[in-house]
Amino acid sequence: MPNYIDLWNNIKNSFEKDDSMSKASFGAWVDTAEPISLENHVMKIKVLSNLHRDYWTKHLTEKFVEYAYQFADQDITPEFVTEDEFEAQKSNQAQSGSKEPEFSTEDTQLNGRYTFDTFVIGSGNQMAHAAAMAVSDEPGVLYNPLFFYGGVGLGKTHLMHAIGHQLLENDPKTRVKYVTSEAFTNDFINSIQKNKTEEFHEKYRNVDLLLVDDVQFFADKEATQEEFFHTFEALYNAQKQIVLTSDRLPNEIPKLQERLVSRFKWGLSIDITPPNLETRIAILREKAQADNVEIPDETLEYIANRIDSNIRELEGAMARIQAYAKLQNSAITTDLAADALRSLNFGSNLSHITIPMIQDKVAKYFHVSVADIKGKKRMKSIVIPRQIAMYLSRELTDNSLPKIGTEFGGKDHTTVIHSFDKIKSELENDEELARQVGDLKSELKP
Ligand SMILES: Nc1ncnc2c1ncn2[C@@H]1O[C@H](COP(=O)(O)OP(=O)(O)OP(=O)(O)O)[C@@H](O)[C@H]1O
Repeated sequence: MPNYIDLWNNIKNSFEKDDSMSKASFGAWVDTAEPISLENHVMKIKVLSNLHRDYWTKHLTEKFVEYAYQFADQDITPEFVTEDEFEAQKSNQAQSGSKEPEFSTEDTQLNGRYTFDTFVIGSGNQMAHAAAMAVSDEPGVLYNPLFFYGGVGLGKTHLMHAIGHQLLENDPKTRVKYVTSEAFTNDFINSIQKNKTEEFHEKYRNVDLLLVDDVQFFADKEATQEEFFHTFEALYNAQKQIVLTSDRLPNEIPKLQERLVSRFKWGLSIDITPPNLETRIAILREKAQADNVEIPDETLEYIANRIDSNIRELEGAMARIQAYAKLQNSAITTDLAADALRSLNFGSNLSHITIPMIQDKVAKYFHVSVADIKGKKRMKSIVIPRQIAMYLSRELTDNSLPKIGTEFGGKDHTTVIHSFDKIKSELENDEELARQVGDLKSELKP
């Protein structure tokens, strides 16, 4: 999830630049609103009064969702709280001594929601879950490091946080640290700039459990890799548990030092694959219970059939349906769910795109044959379209890397990763390529 304050500022800017909104309107409705939190795809926003809430709901919500998607690349719905309600909630909390349960605790950075209790076990994740439980029982002994890999939104971060929570429950004195590889990198750079490398070492080496998310972002970052190597060694030698996640296996991360690759493989690497229908239904049921909303079984099944990609999308769909039901002030039924997903074109944007469709479009666009796209010819005029087609297949479909390889004439999945990485990095500098990929994307998802 993006930082909600940055996200809100971006959304606010978009409203300000929107020609259809007068300066006075902007000042009255948008500028007076304030973000409070972002959790579970819902941004809580404080507004001045009921009148403001009504105006937002009727006139600005649709745009909000659209702008939020542009910046966060995910579906986020607003929930409005008036100043009075907000103050009342605050004083209730103060009286009962309760805290918002969902916020990360400052030191560990763990998300309170990502526990074993809220994790639904099913196809695709049961091995990973079992390994996570085993590591929680005997940290630093059995599988060190534990390495989860797999596609986006499938529960890698959730599981690693669950290990953190479990260790803290077993012993509240356990020093747990969660960090994304990007945050680790930034922290390291800052520590050099501010001459505080000693402090940096302390922070990451004096822990019992280190959780590092998305280590594929260490790719190409030589100095950070060097630093992480020493962090890893210090923890490993002290038998402290390390858990890592990535979207691919260690040896598939480009330009990752060999000694890191080999260390990442010392313990256990487990992939998490997309959930089947039954698991998706179970996850939706669990979310409905957690949110305390009634949703009929047939509606849960409808949603699970509709959204068959990843769990983050499932959660997004659920959040939208709940927000839609609130706006309509009605119960959640299959019809309402269908409306909510249809009105926002949700879930239908990508799931209909298939690899053969992509191959066909790319072949036509570059005036080559589909057989060439799938074949082995090494001419530049064919290799580039082939790599673009693989890139789009990874980006626009939920097929696994091996499946994409198979659909491209039985290529190895490392070839797919290589093509994807190459096009992704060239897109940043090559305007012509960016235009071509943009054209193809808009043809594929009009
Ligand atoms: N098995 C599960 N049961 C319940 N919720 C789940 C499960 N798997 C994932 N989720 C939820 O789906 C959302 C996405 O999961 P998570 O962030 O852990 O994915 P990820 O694999 O780390 O993705 P990324 O690679 O994009 O970081 C989270 O809100 C998480 O709680």
